Amino acid sequence: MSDERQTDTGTGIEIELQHRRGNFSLDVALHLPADGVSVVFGPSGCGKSTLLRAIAGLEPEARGIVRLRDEVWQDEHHRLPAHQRRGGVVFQHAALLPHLSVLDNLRYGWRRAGGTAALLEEWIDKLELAPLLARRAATLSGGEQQRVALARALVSRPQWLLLDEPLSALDGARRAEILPYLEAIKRDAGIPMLYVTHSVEEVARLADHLVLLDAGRVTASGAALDVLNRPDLPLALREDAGVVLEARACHQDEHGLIELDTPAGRLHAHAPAARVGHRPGTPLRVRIQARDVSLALQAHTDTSLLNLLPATITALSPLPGGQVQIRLDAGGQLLLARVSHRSVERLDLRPGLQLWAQIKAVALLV
Ligand SMILES: Nc1ncnc2c1ncn2[C@@H]1O[C@H](COP(=O)(O)OP(=O)(O)OP(=O)(O)O)[C@@H](O)[C@H]1O
Repeated sequence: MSDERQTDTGTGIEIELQHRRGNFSLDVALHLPADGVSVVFGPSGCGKSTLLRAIAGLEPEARGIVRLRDEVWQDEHHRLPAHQRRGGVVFQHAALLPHLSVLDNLRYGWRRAGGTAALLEEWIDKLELAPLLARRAATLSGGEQQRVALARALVSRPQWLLLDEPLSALDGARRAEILPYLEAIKRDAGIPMLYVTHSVEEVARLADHLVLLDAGRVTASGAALDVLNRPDLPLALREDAGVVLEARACHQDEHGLIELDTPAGRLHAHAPAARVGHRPGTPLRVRIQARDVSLALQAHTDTSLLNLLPATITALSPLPGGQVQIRLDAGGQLLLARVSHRSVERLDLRPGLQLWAQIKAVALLV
């Protein structure tokens, strides 16, 4: 089920696109909010990039409607070519002009779009590009190139930022470094973003609205936390199934351990070194994977586990391979735990049982 009917089509983004290529066909109808980050998530080959490219006007054969508020990029009567659609596109590889300096790369799109000096300075500052400005683009690392590509898209004054797996060419550490910049863009750019990924981590951190795509069709579309936490969707059966909680930073110690206020109670999590310095009150998201949650009938204080939440079992579902997924209510917040069938028998786990959910702080990254 989707929430598409609940979205205000007068002010939102409307997409109806059909595209056939060999055995693959894309057929989607979506209403997206005209602000925040809409993430398109799905397995390899499901058509995420094709959808983004069709929106950007890069798939000339794609038919249908692309309308951003009252701006029509494409409908049954006319079709703007890609260069007239004001979408700032960032792909997996930055595609900078390699022989030009970073500053000249930024100026390239900025000049054509009639951007102000303040806009250029704003994104140089927010994406921390000042030390790189004189470097030739070809000499930058992959992560630096993507930061420049993001800034270049932003200073071209797009109406919509279209990001096609911008982190997927980077290793885990580089991805963790760039995610906070994407969060800053989400917070400060004031333009809607369409973000294509197959990373649950990126969905959890960035998505306001989430679209699940499978074999060229939309299987779910709605508020991100609702879709992420729905038990009937394939996300709940993945090895890395979990829930995402909205949290607020309270206090952070000098080792990076951070206390979070969440609907499930006070939690401790780790912030990687690059992010040490979350100010109290900063809104954050924390993802708790089912396999990182263990269950105890009593509140043990003699373990290294820092997170102990009172919870009630609401449902048990057997999984392939002798595991059981357990749904918990912790202060009104859904949590998932994954335990072995033997533990279910030994502890007589059943709906209605009150117990303790234990979560290692080092398993939670914010
Ligand atoms: N240039 C092309 N010519 C023919 N078929 C293509 C071409 N590009 C993509 N396809 C096919 O179209 C389908 C959708 O591809 P697309 O790249 O949109 O998927 P995706 O969800 O973005 O995948 P990934 O996560 O691996 O990037 C796939 O079956 C793919 O093999």
